[in-house]
Amino acid sequence: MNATEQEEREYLEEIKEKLTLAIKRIDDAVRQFSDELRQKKQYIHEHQSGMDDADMVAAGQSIDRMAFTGEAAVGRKRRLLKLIQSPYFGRIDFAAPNQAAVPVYIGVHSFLDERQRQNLIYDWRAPVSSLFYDFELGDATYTTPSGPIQGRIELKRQYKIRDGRMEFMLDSDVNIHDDVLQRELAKSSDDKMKNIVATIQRDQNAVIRNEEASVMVIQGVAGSGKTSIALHRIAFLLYRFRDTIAAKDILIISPNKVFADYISNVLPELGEEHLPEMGMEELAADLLDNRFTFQTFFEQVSALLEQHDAAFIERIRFKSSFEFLSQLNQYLLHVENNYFSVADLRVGRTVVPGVFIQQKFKAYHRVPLLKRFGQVANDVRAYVRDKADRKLTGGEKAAIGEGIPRMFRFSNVLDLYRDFYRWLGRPELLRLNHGLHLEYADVFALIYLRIRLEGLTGYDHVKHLLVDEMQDYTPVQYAVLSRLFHCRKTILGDVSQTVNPYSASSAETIERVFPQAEVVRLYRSYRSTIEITSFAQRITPNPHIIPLERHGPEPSVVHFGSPDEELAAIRQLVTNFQGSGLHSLGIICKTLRQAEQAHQVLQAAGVHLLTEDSTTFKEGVIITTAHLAKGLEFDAVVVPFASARSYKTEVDKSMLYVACTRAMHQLTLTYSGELTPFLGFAK
Ligand SMILES: Nc1ncnc2c1ncn2[C@@H]1O[C@H](COP(=O)(O)OP(=O)(O)OP(=O)(O)O)[C@@H](O)[C@H]1O
Repeated sequence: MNATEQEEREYLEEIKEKLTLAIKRIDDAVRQFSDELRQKKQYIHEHQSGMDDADMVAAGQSIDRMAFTGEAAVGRKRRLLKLIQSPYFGRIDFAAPNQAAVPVYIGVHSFLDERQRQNLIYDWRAPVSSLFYDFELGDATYTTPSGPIQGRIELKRQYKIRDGRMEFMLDSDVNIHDDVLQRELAKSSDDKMKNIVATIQRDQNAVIRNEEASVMVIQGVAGSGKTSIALHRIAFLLYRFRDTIAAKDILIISPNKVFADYISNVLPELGEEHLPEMGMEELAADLLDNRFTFQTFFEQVSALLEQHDAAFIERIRFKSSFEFLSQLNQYLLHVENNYFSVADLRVGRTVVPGVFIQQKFKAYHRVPLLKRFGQVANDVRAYVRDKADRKLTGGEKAAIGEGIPRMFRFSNVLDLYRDFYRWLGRPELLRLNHGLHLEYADVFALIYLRIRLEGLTGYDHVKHLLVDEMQDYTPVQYAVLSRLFHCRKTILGDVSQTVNPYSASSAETIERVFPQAEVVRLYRSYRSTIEITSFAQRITPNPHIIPLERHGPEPSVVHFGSPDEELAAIRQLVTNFQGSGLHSLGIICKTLRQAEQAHQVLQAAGVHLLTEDSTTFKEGVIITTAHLAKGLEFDAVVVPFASARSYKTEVDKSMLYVACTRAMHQLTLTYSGELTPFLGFAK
């Protein structure tokens, strides 16, 4: 051990002692709080009869304040306990002009030595910490709320400290990040997504710390860290704007519950609370007041995978286009101009001219159309009152209230939606199964009409919206999100990873709905070995992708005489996996039916079937579909039934790409019969 390392080890011990002391102080303070709280409650109990309302309110407030302070102390303790395990991961010695360099240690949380009023560890989100991510040795600058600070980085060091022990430290001459990053990426997967604060890369940091963008769209190749970055961005914004945004003000729109569970640890690891989360279907049910039943996105994709129905595909394709959204908008204009057929209205002896009613109807153009009738009716009542110079009877008032909406051609949004297709001359594009069961492609179109015709609110409390898997949502869905959420947004995804190529959105599509969006493209891929990334390129090539220089075994494609033989071999793979030291094995099928079939054969302890109804991500062996595996990752992946029979359409191809890109270290494809053509192997 050299002298520098010795010094660092001693410093680590010193910091741990200070942390221990700080924890002890919090414990003492919390104990004191709870004693005082108990005494206060006791006092109130004993003196209740002599206290007036004001005393009671004051006493209640003081108890709340004490409880709040106590809770804050407990939170602080939790953070310090985490720090004691791993106090910091980086250090930079930064010298402002004409000043000596001072060391800045960077960790997951900050740690202030309260006695000396000195910051011993800086939170990774602090302005000065950006130096660590953005610069190597030499001239460097960072921005504070009061302006930029320039200087020089004279030393940059990285540490791996686990369970309070230093595993290694590395000095940076050039680009140290790669070395530590390599070690991080070579590790086995965790059962939950982990934080990446120690190895955030420069381009990622720029996204995380972007404070200006009102809509940030992140298009990144598979494994480029989109989801990780988006979550770190939220953590950053919660820190930067802590006076105005709290975790409860954020909403994540996530593709399914398993994914939500998988990512649920990142924010708590970073010292923030869980974020509220919701699926698109939940949002839809809420916006439709649970009045309709509808096909889910998963069911839509399953139907596409099970059979090729050209009319179904045509409906989806059309309803996923921009053309559709603009036709809906044109239809709304048509409704506005043509469907309110006024006539003179007789009330008693007074005749209200149709022109007056029409004029009022137009005057309220800012009010959603179906909400205007009440206001027009009020104006009509006032008109009659003035003309007749008398009060209106209850019956007359009611007659006006009923008469105005009757002048409008339809009374509900579903009828208008039906009429839209007639207006378009394409009534065959609407298929309402069993009365009111909507196809998924109609759900958000109906909601869009509802918002435009009735107005909808209810999500004004959300101050930041995070949308993952953006490629799976259509222009109409974005139009709904745009009208519903007026807050800042982070939208991320990868158009190559769509599970439904007929309804995929690219970053460019989203930009058309949000012209103010800042679009970032990420091409470096971190998840998989070079071998796996190159293999996946056979399915969906992307010339821009930059795989990280990390090697592993070549993916294997293995032929078997029959599906039974194939499954027997996979059973062997599962057995081998269980003794391999790897944490997770994903057996990723095209359809749920295939996954269930594989599960039948492979059932054993530690083998889990993941379906649309699953809510938690589990470590071990997971059998699932590509659709549900989206966003997840596994140490090793097996893709069974990779035959030409199974993978033949565009949708199948998307599934195959998603499945293969879930693998971090090992990938195996098995098949019987003929191999799928999507791998580009010559016959
Ligand atoms: N800077 C980094 N340091 C360490 N690990 C990283 C970094 N960036 C990404 N990773 C790792 O790469 C893997 C992929 O990250 P993530 O799931 O966020 O990517 P993604 O772009 O959302 O992937 P996909 O779209 O394929 O689901 C994760 O294991 C993540 O921890």
